[in-house]
Amino acid sequence: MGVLSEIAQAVEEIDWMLPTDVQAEAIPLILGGGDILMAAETGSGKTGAFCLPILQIVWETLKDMESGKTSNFTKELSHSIHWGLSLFDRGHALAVTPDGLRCQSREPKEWHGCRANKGVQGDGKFFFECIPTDEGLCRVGWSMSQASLDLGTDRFGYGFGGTGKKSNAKQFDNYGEPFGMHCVIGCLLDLSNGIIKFTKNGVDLGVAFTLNSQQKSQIFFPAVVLKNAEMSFNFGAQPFKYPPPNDYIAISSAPKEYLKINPINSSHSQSAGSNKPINNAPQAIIIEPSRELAEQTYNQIQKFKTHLNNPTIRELLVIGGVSVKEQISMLNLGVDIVVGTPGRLEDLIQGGYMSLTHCRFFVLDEADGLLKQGYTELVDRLHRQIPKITSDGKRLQMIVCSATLHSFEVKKMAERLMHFPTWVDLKGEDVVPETVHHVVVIVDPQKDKLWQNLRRNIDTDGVHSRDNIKPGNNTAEVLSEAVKILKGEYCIRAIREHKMDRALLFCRTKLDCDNLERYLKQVGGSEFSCVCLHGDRKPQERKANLEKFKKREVKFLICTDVAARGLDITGLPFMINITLPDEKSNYVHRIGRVGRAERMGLAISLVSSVPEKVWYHGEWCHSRGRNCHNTNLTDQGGCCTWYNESRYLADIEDHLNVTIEQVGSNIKVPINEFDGKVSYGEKRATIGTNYENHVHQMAPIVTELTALESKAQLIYLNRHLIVH
Ligand SMILES: Nc1ncnc2c1ncn2[C@@H]1O[C@H](COP(=O)(O)OP(=O)(O)OP(=O)(O)O)[C@@H](O)[C@H]1O
Repeated sequence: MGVLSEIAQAVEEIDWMLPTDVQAEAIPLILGGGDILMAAETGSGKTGAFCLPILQIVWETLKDMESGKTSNFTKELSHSIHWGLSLFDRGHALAVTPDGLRCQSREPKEWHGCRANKGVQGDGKFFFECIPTDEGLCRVGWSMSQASLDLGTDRFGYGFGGTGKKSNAKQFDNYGEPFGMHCVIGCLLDLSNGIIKFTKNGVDLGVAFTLNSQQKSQIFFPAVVLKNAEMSFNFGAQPFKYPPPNDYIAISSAPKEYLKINPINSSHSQSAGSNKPINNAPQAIIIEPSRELAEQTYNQIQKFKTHLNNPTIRELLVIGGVSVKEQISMLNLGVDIVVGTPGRLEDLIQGGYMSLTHCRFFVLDEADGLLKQGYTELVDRLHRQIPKITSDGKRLQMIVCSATLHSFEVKKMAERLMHFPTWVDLKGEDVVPETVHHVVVIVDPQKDKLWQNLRRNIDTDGVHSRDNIKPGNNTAEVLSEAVKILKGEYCIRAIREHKMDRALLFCRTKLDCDNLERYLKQVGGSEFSCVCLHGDRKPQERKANLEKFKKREVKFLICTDVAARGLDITGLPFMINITLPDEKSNYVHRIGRVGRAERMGLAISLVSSVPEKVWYHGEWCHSRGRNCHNTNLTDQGGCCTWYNESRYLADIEDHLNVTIEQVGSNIKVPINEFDGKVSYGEKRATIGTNYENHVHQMAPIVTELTALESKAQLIYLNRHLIVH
């Protein structure tokens, strides 16, 4: 795993002998300080891939703090010894070298700018030099603290661009001449006379801007803005290539009385410079889309840190539905890693109970799910509040992962918030793991008339309570109701056919879950022992039900999409989609609850051949579904819609680029390389045989290699002997 031996020991104790592919790729990248987009199939060990390196770095940082070690960066900041570009007052896609003398932005479409860590105010004539060290677009000059970082686009900034234009307040006028890579640009500020001008390779380009007395009295900072370019600076620490006219001095020699520290620099450096832990300021924030998942990640962290002592890492679970008071008092006692759901996390941050000053890891697990749940703005808001450079001079690292990361929203977010992120993406598209055998059963009420003469059937959701749905009327409503009844029967048939004694059953709505729970209990008692997990159940019940299922006290867990993502139930062999999700990525997540950690799993989806009318309570529904009986369609202001599962199936197949195998209504899964050769819930037993084949295949190649090797050695020896 490439991690500290204390962490490796804990990993070994839970029987992880080798890193999974995604862990092997991601752990070194995270340890190396990169922003990571981690796309890997369900059950491939993504949680460990980010928790292990984060634990290591958090622990090492705590250790450094404890031993009083401060980095050069911190010392530099607190003493503010030299002039440089500010590491804080800069655009998020602009990188600055630790010495502050070179910057780079590789963003091809946007401008990203930066100001120096110090400025001047008052009187005097000041000079600095800069050189574009790359192709690309750039503008340099002077800006006041109110100016936007996009130099020259408001009235507080004065720039000179490579295209030979000067700019202020968005007005771009011809000035001097164009410049490019290797040209030496001098930036001159004459506060005595209110003049800004520039030189190119020592040639004075004339007055660019004149300042009125009010402008003259402001603080001016050296500033730059780049688009896919790089630039180096000399504020006077080195001899200038083209020394300025006599009366100008290097800005780094500005007399103390005229010198001003960039406020953005210093406000951060006060907290950063001290580099002391603050109790309620964690180093890592991990956001999860559901309480269950947050708890699961939290539990993993606890296991991984078993042997990490002196200092101990303090982790905290911050989820809704439990006492906030306790969370606040834990925060006050001190936390290093926080795992939580978005709502409660934001409450604590905006309420001032959790500080972001020391956060150096911002992790979005199941990122596409978070964004689809509408948390884009929340994520942006939190990201804005986290300092981009930490107390010990390390950049904020953002880690984003999911089995379905290939979505437009995620890519947009990555462009907006992440800093040259590396994709750890083993397949390049959303895929279903080879360990998941997924099949579809078409539920066709026109062919299968079983629904017409059942003695007992599942309670349906009541969307047709006001329709005439007597069998015999071959209307869409009758068929829709028939589908609901048939699905109850097919679910039981699937369970019996595959002798399922452990399975997740996914329904579309909370009501469908409750109805199925009641029906299974009616039909089977202990044969179909089951519990529910959905948003209407109390937090304690949700937790207890999941525990019961994990401990095998009940056979079936009936759930909505709250349980679609991330839940890791060791060796779960089966899952059934009573209804397909309308969101194609959720299909991948739901079926990914089986076939995890190399064990095999069977996923059966019941898909209606006809449209089914279902509840759809949007924001227009005052009670959001509670006691709502408005069976009108949504376009008539109601809360029902026609659900077209065949279309969703086509969408899923299209997205995954596969045709999902269909099985008959008897739900017998034909024997193929999956069935018959594997036991669902167990690891594939055929690995040994493959290995034998592998040896057999490799043998001639190895023989050839051996011959070549000995030939090469002989050639070497011959030459050696000839030379001597
Ligand atoms: N290196 C390893 N060796 C053995 N087992 C592992 C290893 N890494 C992870 N696992 C196990 O694999 C299972 C799946 O891991 P995890 O929950 O992190 O998957 P995931 O990639 O996050 O899946 P999902 O996309 O569904 O959230 C867990 O039970 C975990 O304990």
